[in-house]
Amino acid sequence: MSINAPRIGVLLVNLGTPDAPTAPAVRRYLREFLSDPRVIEIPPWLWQPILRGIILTVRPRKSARAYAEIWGADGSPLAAITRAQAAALVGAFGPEVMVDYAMRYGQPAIGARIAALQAAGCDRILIAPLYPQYCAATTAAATDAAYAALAAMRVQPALRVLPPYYAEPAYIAALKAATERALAALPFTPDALVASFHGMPERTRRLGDPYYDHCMTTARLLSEALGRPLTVTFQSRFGRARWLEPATDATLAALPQQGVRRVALLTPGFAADCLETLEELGIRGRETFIAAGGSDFACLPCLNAEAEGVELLRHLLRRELEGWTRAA
Ligand SMILES: C=CC1=C(C)c2cc3[nH]c(cc4nc(cc5[nH]c(cc1n2)c(C)c5CCC(=O)O)C(CCC(=O)O)=C4C)c(C)c3C=C
Ligand SMILES: [Fe+2]
Ligand SMILES: [Fe+2]
Repeated sequence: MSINAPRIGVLLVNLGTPDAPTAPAVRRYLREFLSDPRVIEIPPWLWQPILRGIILTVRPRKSARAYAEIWGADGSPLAAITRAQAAALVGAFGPEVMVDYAMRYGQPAIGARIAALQAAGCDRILIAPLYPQYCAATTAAATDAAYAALAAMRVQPALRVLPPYYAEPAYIAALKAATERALAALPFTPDALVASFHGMPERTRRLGDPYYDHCMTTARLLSEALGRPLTVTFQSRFGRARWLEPATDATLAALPQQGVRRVALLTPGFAADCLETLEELGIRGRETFIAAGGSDFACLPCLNAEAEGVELLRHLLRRELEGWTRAA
């Protein structure tokens, strides 16, 4: 590759996270996140007064306490793991391909990283939303931001988007390998495996969002690969509307009465551990299960930047780059 040859950029994108586990930082993050009409499908004239009047006065303090419980030396786990995933892929696709990461809400912003890749000579950019299951609130929100950044440019890079990979054999194989390895290391044998996906308002399913079906397909394929049943649940209900069911917390509270005293939780919908897996499940979920009479609880790690997670991303991205890379 000559020094001035056009390059290709790969931009890993995840949801985003606050800059610090403090109420002001969480408020900034939640204001941006919960003002996105892809996330809250209520007309802004009705939603914004509720958001600014109630939610942003109450929730940041509570959420900041939750973030403080999982914050690491290198910051928010979601940011640290996404950064590590990008770092592990540097050089994986040849010298002409640059790898970077961005967050849909908070920093580093998608528009800023696209501009940086372009400034570094990338005339083609592969956007990779790290959501295995398509959801308008996550996948489309990420690509909206990329398209909005391009809409402000005179000279645009060519764009590709990594499709959802909920049924990809390589994804199922990575989940199977990571799950079996984690189960073998547990000090107990679980009576049941629960696969907890992030929840969504039930209404979005009726409106045609494929998210629920993608989650069920992933769970079915993973269950077949593992050769054992999986109980599918949905976590993180927000607000008063009906969300996808069954709810993870209600299921954890009910399982001990059904004779399940040892449980392992899987979180195949999250590419990286984050508040939802480490705090909501790993801390609160455990409390719920033990208080209901359970004896042993484990929340298995996400694919993260471990060997299976990085190899999966390498495989998925390499395939998308084919035809673009001159020397792949
Ligand atoms: C109506 C609100 C929300 C929808 C819809 C929603 C969908 C959704 N979210 C994820 C993944 C993540 N969500 C995370 C945190 C989080 N989610 C919501 C609300 C909705 N999510 C809130 C308010 C928060 C912030 C924390 C809190 O105050 O509870 C995270 C973790 C971020 C982190 O910093 O670690 C992830 C990841 C998916 C996949 C999804 C739809 C499928
Ligand atoms: Fe969420
Ligand atoms: Fe949550």
